[in-house]
Amino acid sequence: MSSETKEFKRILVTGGAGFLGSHLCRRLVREGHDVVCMDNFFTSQKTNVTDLLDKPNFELVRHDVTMPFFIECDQIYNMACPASPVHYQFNPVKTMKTSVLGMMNMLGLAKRVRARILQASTSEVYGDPNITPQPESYWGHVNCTGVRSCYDEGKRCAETLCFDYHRQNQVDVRVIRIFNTYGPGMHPYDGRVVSNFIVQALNGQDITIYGDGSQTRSFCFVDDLVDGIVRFMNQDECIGPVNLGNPHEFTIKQLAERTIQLTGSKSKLINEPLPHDDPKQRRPDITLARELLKWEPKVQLDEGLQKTIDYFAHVDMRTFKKPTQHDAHTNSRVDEKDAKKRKVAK
Ligand SMILES: O=c1ccn([C@@H]2O[C@H](COP(=O)(O)OP(=O)(O)O[C@H]3OC[C@@H](O)[C@H](O)[C@H]3O)[C@@H](O)[C@H]2O)c(=O)[nH]1
Repeated sequence: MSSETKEFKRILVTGGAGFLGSHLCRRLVREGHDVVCMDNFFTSQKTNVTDLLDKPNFELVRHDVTMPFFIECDQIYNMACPASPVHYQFNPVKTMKTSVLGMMNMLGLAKRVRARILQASTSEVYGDPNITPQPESYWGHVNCTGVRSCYDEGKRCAETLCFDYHRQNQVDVRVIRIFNTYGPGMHPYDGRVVSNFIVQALNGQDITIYGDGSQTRSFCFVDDLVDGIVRFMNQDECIGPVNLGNPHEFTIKQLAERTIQLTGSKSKLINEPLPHDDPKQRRPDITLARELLKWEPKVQLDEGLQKTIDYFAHVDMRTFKKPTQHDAHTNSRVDEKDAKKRKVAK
């Protein structure tokens, strides 16, 4: 038993069938906790947790976090929200509701049953940052009227709710800011860069670099991230926010080249338009996580990419449905036409 698991708890994981949620459920079930996984299966599927369905300490509930939900529990991990730009921009009003109403419902539940609640916030609260790396003390550079705002501002509002419930009602909150994460278990139609590039490379399709590929991201392997999440939930010193991510920064072009090399693919690199408000650089300052949690990402990009490539090489694409048409991020062009037509101030 790991040191953070001194007693078995009943734990609710919202978005528990999603990419991060399912890895987290697996870890908590393995540690012996009684895990209730709640999901509406918009961008996830039941098959993500098939291996857990026959475990006596795992329960799967189809439910949308925007609707109230009541259960006795000791801890809540609020992981529910589409996280890929093509999916969260598909129905932006619903995305905002998921972050805001979902957070209110879960904080209300935490208050009522006196559970500790962890919010999965995001590096997107920093927007298109003008300092690098980004420490938790940075207030961000976020557009509140753009196509990404439904996610960025929804997550910012969810953080505000956490801190207000804490100040006003003494709810025991924890807030983490998750930077780009990847690994086995990603949906092949996720639409984010790592899964897109690997699936394209394995299928010999063109690798779609948005813009010139000079924008940067720092990619954290999922096992490292889940370890950081559980450590943070189970410490009493700090409620957050705390950044969790791998501080090694790469350009998107470098990621494409690494993927080609590791897959041995003959795919060509092609350039497509850069989506609106796409952050130019992103890299976490993880000083706080290092000191507080004695945590450090262990898996570096080549090793993590290889594991993810091995996973994608064996997935049966017939068992996955495409959650959306993956074209929502191109609506910046509609946005521009609208701006001309209706004189939306830029
Ligand atoms: O096929 C693709 C997909 C994406 N990209 C680019 O790759 C970069 C990363 O894009 P992704 O869609 O993977 O993710 P983003 O970094 O834009 O957003 C993510 O940020 C952190 C999280 O909270 C969320 O998971 C998500 O919003 C962007 O610059 C994007 O334009 C490509 O060049 N080609």
